Amino acid sequence: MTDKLLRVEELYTRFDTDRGTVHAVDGASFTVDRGEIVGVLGESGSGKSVTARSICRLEEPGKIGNGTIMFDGTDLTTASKSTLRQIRGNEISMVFQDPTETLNPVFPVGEQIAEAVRIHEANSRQRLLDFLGVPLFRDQSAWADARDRAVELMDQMDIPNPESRLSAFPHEFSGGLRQRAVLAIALASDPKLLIADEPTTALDTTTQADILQRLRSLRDERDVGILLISHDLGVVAQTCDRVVVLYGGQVMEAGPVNEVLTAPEHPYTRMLLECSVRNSTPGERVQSVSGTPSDPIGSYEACPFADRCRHATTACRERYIPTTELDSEHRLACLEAPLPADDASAHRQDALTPDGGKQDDST
Ligand SMILES: Nc1ncnc2c1ncn2[C@@H]1O[C@H](COP(=O)(O)OP(=O)(O)OP(=O)(O)O)[C@@H](O)[C@H]1O
Ligand code: NI
Repeated sequence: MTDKLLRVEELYTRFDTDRGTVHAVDGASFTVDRGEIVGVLGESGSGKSVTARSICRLEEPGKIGNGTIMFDGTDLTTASKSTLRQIRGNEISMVFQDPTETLNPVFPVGEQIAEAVRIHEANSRQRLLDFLGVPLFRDQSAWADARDRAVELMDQMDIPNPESRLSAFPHEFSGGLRQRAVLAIALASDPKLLIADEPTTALDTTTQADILQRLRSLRDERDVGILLISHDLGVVAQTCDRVVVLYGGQVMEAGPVNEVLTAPEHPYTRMLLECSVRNSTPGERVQSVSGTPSDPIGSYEACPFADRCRHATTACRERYIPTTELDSEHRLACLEAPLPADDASAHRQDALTPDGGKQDDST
């Protein structure tokens, strides 16, 4: 059996704050393989971004307390700073929701992409030269090559007229084009793993669909493994092969998208699905998920979802919930599963948002 590209096992990341310790990631385990897109789905505050940052070892001021992050044979939790630097920006690239986290407003976009190409090439050349004991010298043609490669990358990301856009500045790009440029930078190093944290959240639906399509072609054409962080069930359903449903920093349910999102077994996944269906009904008032995520202060020696779940029993609040495997791919952490199949509404109706209780359901 070949090992997975990324294997996160029992990961704990916490923040020590004035209010106490925030257990942002609380024992999460999942994998991402080459050529697959794995979604991390959950409401705001469920620990998605901290999980993503922890994998890149950018968790500060958080601290990884326990767990392993095996990436292509290296445990990133114990790797040296220089190994991490080497892996980040070469083998692992990250894309954030906000392109301004990546793009510098005072340099032309094309130059920034070319720079990413050059850094990557200098890195691989430097490794060879280090090995041979020869110092790196700059050759003139390197820049021209990097520019050519930048044009190519922009073209691959469907940025129209890349040649003429090379010298344009970020503010001259639309939001969608900026995010494409960020993807081009992320791909300049030919990464094995791409971590994308809500990459399309700020974009309109058409642009969003285009970018998600780009991610799928990266998976298919370059065999890249992709971890796609999203709070949007539709995005995950459209794009991912497998999904990890996160709540309170714990994996509630994980498995193939077509199983988990069509026949969810965990009350939390069912609730997400139900809210998503409701929110997309035309004319109906958009309603947020009932209840609010519990305060992640204090580690969960219980199910983090128990207070919002109408199936919860005393046992759910008293002990750590073990993970059960429905089959080799599909697993969940719920003491009450299997739930009745026709029980569409898994969450407590009385836990609705303040004005939600006054809703008239008779229409
Ligand atoms: N620097 C920090 N200091 C203290 N707590 C933090 C810090 N960063 C994140 N947290 C906490 O960790 C928990 C998980 O946050 P995270 O950003 O991972 O959520 P998320 O699932 O990405 O949410 P969103 O969808 O809003 O981006 C939250 O309770 C958050 O308040
Ligand atoms: Ni986030």
